[in-house]
Amino acid sequence: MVARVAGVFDEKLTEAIANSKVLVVGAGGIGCEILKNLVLTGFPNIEIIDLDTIDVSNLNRQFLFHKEHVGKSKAQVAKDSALSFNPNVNIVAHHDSVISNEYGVSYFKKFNIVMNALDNRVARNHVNRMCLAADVPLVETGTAGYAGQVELIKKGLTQCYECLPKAPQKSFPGCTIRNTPSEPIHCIVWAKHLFNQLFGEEDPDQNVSPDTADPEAAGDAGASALNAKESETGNVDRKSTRMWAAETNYDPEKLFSKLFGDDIRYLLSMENLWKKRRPPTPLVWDNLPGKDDSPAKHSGLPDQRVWSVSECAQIFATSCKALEADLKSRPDGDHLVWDKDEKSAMDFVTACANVRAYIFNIPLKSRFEIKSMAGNIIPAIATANAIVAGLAVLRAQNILKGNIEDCTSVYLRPKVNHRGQLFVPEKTLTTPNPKCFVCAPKAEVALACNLKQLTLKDLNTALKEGLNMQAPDAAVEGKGLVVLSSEPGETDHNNHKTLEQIGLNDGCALLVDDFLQNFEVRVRLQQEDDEKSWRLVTDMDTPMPEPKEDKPTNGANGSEPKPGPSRPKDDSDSDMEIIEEDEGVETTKPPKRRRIEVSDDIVELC
Ligand SMILES: Nc1ncnc2c1ncn2[C@@H]1O[C@H](COP(=O)(O)OP(=O)(O)OP(=O)(O)O)[C@@H](O)[C@H]1O
Ligand SMILES: [Zn+2]
Repeated sequence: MVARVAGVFDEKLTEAIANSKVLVVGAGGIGCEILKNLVLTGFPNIEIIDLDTIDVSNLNRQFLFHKEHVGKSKAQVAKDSALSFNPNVNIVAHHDSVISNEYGVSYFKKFNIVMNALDNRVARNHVNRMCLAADVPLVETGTAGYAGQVELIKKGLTQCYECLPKAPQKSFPGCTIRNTPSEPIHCIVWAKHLFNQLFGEEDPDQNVSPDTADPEAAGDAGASALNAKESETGNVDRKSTRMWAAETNYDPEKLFSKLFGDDIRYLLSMENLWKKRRPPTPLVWDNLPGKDDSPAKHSGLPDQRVWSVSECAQIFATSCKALEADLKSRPDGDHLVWDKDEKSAMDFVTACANVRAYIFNIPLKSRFEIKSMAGNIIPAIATANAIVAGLAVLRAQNILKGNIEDCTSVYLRPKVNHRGQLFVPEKTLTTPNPKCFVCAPKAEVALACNLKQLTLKDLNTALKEGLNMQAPDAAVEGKGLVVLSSEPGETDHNNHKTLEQIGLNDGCALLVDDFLQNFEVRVRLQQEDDEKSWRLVTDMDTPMPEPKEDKPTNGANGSEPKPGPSRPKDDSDSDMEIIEEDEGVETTKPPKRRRIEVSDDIVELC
């Protein structure tokens, strides 16, 4: 079974593989495939790190895992399954976050190659920095549906993972979704969560009830306004939405009155929320706007007409009943899976999102518009993962053979391009961005802020959130004066002081380093009186000289061409870029807010 047999690889490669040590980060869709390929190719020394345990939803594409493994460590089970293909391999499994202190630069230096099979930017950024610091080649992989990409990152030779600014990820605070929506997408995300609470897989992270822990509402959350009547109909906190709905036999009127009446009144009772916002308007089933109107004339497709609130309520009722029937027709414990192409599921989300939008004075949207926003899910495709993993291991072999210059980025196209190619390799390696604040020899960024308002604590947040640092220390350049220390207690007493109060002024340069990442950057303070918070300014937004290809690259999903230096790109007509779907990572120092994934939307819980 193992390919390490005479004649398969040339002698040089066979020997290089025999002497290699490889680290695989992530044992998910791509990681499992990489591990399987490595052991079948005869790589003798492999370490694998994954922080997660196996979920039922992984089984359809992560073939090293089976039903009996659900709940167990991904890294450990991946190791055990891979050993069954080739027991002669030495695999070390770590059930841990790669961001943990355990894996410092000296750990990374042990390896000839690191292979990333991650699903979030925070971890990717971290491994990128560790590999730059350890000067180990990193094979970075990713897929988005049928598309995929394999990219080599090597200090001084290629672009690093952070050489180009990334499009901001969609991210909404959980309290915005539950308490204070202000955009249609907030209502759509809420409606999809509601679908799951009522008919789908219940997820505590997708609670749709008013969030009493919202820091903005602090003090008076749910104080006085709830009366006995509301408690009878199902207090938001005491019962799960599903349980309560089942008890009412999914009575549309009762559901509607709770979700769009009682819960909204409960929110109104959190008075702090509405001091600077227009308060929501609770709705009453018997008296809905648009009830007596005849449908407005509409010339487009039926799905492009925006329903009135009254129509939404009708559609809510019919879709609720259809979904209830569907749920009841299934074996006990089974649930529905939201699907934009399933009529009742899509109707339900459109109706709920629009009713909620009306309540919060947000523009209503057509079913067509909501479908495109709500259905923007990028599925994980097993074949795409397998192909990318195969390409990654081929790249690893090339690196071991000493042919690193040949390891150009390779793109897996969702369909063959006009040249008949499914795999499109770059012609040359993409050179580092000299202005990159991570890998440039003199990495520098400016921090635009109001020094009279930004506190030391805010500076710490800016460094962590803006520069993806884990444990920043900052000292004034030239003076060596430490203004921010990652050691607990050392500078905490200054946390509430403004930067001005601690003696920092416009133009002052801070040398900021993160011992966990072996990463240092010069941060120049830039006074801006009008800046309410902070903003990082890098030269990376400045376009670099024209890249070799004649066409600009579009962002993911055909958005506008992105500014910035030559992003690795293929030469086909339609462009693709890997989209990260999740930022749900554990770090050694857990962030204050937990982020959860909602299909392609990221929700940040307060
Ligand atoms: N900081 C980290 N340290 C170690 N492993 C990580 C870290 N962050 C993410 N991972 C792992 O990377 C893997 C990525 O795999 P994949 O993209 O297939 O995600 P998944 O969680 O298995 O599947 P899905 O997200 O589609 O349900 C996951 O197993 C995840 O646990
Ligand atoms: Zn870089």
